Amino acid sequence: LRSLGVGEGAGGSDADAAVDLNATNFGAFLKASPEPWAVVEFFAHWCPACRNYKPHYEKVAKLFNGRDAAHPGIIVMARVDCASKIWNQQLYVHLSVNYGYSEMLGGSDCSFSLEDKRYENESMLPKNSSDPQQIVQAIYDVEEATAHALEIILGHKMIKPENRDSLIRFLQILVAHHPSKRCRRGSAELLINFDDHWPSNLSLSSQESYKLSENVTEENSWVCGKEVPRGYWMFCRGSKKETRGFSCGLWVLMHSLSVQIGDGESQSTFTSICDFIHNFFICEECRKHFYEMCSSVSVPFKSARELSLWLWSTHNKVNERLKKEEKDLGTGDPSFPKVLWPTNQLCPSCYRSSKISDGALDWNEDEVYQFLVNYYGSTLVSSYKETYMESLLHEKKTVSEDSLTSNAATVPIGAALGVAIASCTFGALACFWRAQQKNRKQRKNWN
Ligand SMILES: Cc1cc2nc3c(=O)[nH]c(=O)nc-3n(C[C@H](O)[C@H](O)[C@H](O)COP(=O)(O)OP(=O)(O)OC[C@H]3O[C@@H](n4cnc5c(N)ncnc54)[C@H](O)[C@@H]3O)c2cc1C
Repeated sequence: LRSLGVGEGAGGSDADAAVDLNATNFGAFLKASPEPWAVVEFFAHWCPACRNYKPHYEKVAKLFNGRDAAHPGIIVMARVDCASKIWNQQLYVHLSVNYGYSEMLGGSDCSFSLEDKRYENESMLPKNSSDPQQIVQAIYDVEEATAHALEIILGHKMIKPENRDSLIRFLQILVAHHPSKRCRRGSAELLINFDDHWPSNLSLSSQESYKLSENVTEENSWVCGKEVPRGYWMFCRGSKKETRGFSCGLWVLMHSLSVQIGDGESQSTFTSICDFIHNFFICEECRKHFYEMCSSVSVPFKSARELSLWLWSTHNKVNERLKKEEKDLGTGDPSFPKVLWPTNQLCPSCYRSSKISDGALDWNEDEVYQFLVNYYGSTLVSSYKETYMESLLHEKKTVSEDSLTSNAATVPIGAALGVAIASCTFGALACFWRAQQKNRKQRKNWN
């Protein structure tokens, strides 16, 4: 955290004029600040749009903060990383006091501390992004992204009468189609108890409903089980701390859902995904752009193919836009430049011709769909049987997985719960893997 030298004028260094605040110093700092006005930016460090916005905010901050400020003493420019551990400290403390946080996290041999370092060794980055097998590792990222999304929703108390149905519909899709069995089970449990915690009864005062949701935050934030690795993105690991991670995991989750659904669910899945992002993705710019693209769809989807291809081309539109932005602002991950996807190396048959006509690539959409189904369907899902962790361990333990190809729209929530049996083996493997990571000096990053 940068010095909060109030008397010296906020913002000592040129490079970092905005003051970083968190839950512990927020009130005290603003109260003590001599400036009559304050502008506070609330951002998430993993949010690429926020990263792109940072240099602009810094420029304005330098006008008001710091020794060389053109207009000192009027406005203090500050910011809060809503996704930081410190900001979430109250929740963390609550968990530790009431539930024994380290026990919840790890089970027997694992220990975790706030000083854990994320493993930022280049050699741990996905080695060859043109290798289709890389996606095998993404199962953990999808689990982590799911858990993280729920953690944000609960931590930020985002469930409101007007958006609870949207979350219910998204959870129903997760129960039926999430590639990870333990996330399906956790989503089902959450759904079963949903009404108790967030009643639809609108006559409840906001204080009453706040109290109800207080009681459930801890138990429900483990939507994929408490052993899910946190902060160790594998497929989505960036070469810099702030890049990739959660937003990458969320994309992979959505693509994997789009190839699992049945044709009859395509329109409702589309609506659920759009509503979920609109209501619960805390990257405002991303949300806004995605909503515009959702709103521009005029004809209802009739098949899984249509939905998968829409999501694929929408993601490519985002890639195209960000490619330019990241180049202009230098905010991208140098090891993972944005590309139109899949690249020729990943899927040569997806291209009718590598030439661009009228500014657009000539895709063979049948081949693209087939590729998406294999990549986000079979390959990603099969990783539960042939896991990366298992290959690390050289063990042939197989986590028995019920058929994922079944049309889960026909699986009622109760039945989904019934078939979902806790997989301790997987938890132990996750634990082992974490321990290995720790030995390699990594930093645990919750976000
Ligand atoms: C819904 C949504 C909207 C977003 N909107 C914005 C925005 O407006 N502005 C902004 O700055 N950031 C936005 N982001 C974040 C941004 O898209 C990236 O997630 C982030 O920059 C990290 O990029 P990445 O390199 O990890 O790859 P990502 O773009 O996150 O992709 C993850 C992985 O998906 C695969 N992939 C790539 N393209 C496709 C495709 N077309 N189809 C299928 N799979 C693909 C690749 O294997 C890639 O590694 C958004 C994210 C989401 C989930």
